[in-house]
Amino acid sequence: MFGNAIQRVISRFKSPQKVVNICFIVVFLFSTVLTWREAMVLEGAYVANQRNSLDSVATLLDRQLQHNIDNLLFYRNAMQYALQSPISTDRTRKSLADFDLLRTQPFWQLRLDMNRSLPMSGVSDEFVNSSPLLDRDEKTLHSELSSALELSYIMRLSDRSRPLQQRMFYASRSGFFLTSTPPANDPKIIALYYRLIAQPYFSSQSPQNNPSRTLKWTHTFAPVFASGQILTATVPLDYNGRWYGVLALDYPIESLHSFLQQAKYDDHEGTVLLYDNEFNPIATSAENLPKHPLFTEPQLAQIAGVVTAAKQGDQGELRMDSRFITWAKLNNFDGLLVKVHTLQEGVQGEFGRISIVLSVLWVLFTLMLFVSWIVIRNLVNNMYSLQQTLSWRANYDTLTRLYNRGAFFDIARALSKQCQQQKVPFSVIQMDLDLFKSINDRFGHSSGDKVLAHAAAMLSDAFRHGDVAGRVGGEEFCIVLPGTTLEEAVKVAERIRVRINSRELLLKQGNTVRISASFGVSSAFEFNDYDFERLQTYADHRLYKAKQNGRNQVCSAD
Ligand SMILES: Nc1nc2c(ncn2[C@@H]2O[C@H](COP(=O)(O)OP(=O)(O)OP(=O)(O)O)[C@@H](O)[C@H]2O)c(=O)[nH]1
Repeated sequence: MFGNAIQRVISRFKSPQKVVNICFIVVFLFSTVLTWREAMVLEGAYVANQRNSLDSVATLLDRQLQHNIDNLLFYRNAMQYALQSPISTDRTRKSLADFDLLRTQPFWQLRLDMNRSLPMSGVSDEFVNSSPLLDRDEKTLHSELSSALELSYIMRLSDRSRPLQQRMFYASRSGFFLTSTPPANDPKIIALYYRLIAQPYFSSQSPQNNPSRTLKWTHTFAPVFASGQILTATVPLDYNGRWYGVLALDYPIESLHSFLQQAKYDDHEGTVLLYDNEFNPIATSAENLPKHPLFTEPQLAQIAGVVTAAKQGDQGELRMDSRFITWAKLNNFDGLLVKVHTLQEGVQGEFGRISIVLSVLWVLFTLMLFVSWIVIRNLVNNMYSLQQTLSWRANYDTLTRLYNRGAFFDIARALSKQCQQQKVPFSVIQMDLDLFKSINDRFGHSSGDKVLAHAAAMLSDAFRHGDVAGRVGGEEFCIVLPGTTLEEAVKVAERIRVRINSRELLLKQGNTVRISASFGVSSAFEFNDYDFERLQTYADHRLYKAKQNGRNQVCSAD
């Protein structure tokens, strides 16, 4: 039943080639859609992988920064607490007395405890008075100094072995500083203090420049480091409406480089870059920062367009020429982590290899499909033409290209029945070539065949559309003429006779022959009989008569 349904569908398509083409197109579309779907799944996995890989670096970096910032805020709280209720011990009182003696010196250093505290380094009153940003407020000076001395104990505990963080310091507007990397007690103190207060991070923490009193990041030039650059996180120290100074953490670019390189070691693909808030590259997981900018101005504008609207901690991705860019906004840094994955890296990576295998499989499958399509199409073409030939041969005579006896009789019977039902005339012409045997004898069988084909062609040209002719014997032909009376059929027979006899036919070796044929005509009306076989017999009798009467004539009466 199912087979029949398929057969019916197939039979709607006249040519089997079309069925083959449609089948192959469907298979090709299916394979392409499946491959495309696989590619989509793969792409989704790739994007998630890239995001995860950058996310893990961002999380690690954020966690590290968070720890350091927490420390910074802890130190600020400690200072504020100490300012609120300063400790007064013999040691602090002695240190403050020392300060009062030293404060006019160009540089000085105070130390509460040689073993347990960091030295406090400072400059002269004169230096402080020379800068409008600095101020030695006598009312708060001693409490600030004793708070800073207290901080010098705690700051000593700051763990410099932790990743990223290099130096922690407190730079006071009162002309002194405390740093986790203390200098010697020499004139360099003046230059060091000057550098601290001259940096943008110091002035940027003034109440005018930072009214919200939040943590700020600055990316500045620092000749003491190999890269010449330093990233600084700063918080202002305020108490009772007075701005005392700045607590800061330094991150040399080298430490950020090595942090990202460590991340690169964990994830071999792509390059991770840290950008500041103005899209200047700060550090990279590659050996060095790229000599030429990785992005053109329009590309940077495109990234900025996407990233500026994003919130802290957000991440996303975009495609840029042949590169896949993943970005993440850090929670604890006013900048951007960017991962650049080039096409070449992608191809060499795991996903690239799977994609290549998938593409190769698709190409191979398509090639095989194409080859099998050609083979099967040729096969079907051959079978189809063989089938056509066989079915033609089953019905036609190959020499004359007229219906053969079997097919002709079937058609003639059907036509006679049809005419009987419609009560229309029906005539039969029986035709036989004259003295055909002698042509065979004189010129050979092939010449005889040529004469037969020629006579059939003359015959076909002479009757109307609707009449049917067939070869019913060796050199015998029969024509049925539906809707034709005896008189009209005689005229048709006469026309054929004249045509056949009108021309000489060239046979082999330059011999020509003029052939003729005899005709017998019968009609259903005259016998009141539509039986084809009987009508053909009547026509055959008349043909015989025509032969007896001297051939090359039409006989339509007994
Ligand atoms: N070349 C060729 N000859 C054929 C074919 N079929 C029949 N013949 C020959 O046609 C000849 C028919 O000869 P006859 O029946 O004696 O009739 P005729 O020579 O045409 O003489 P009349 O019919 O009396 O005019 C025979 O010699 C057959 O061998 C054919 O397909 N090709």
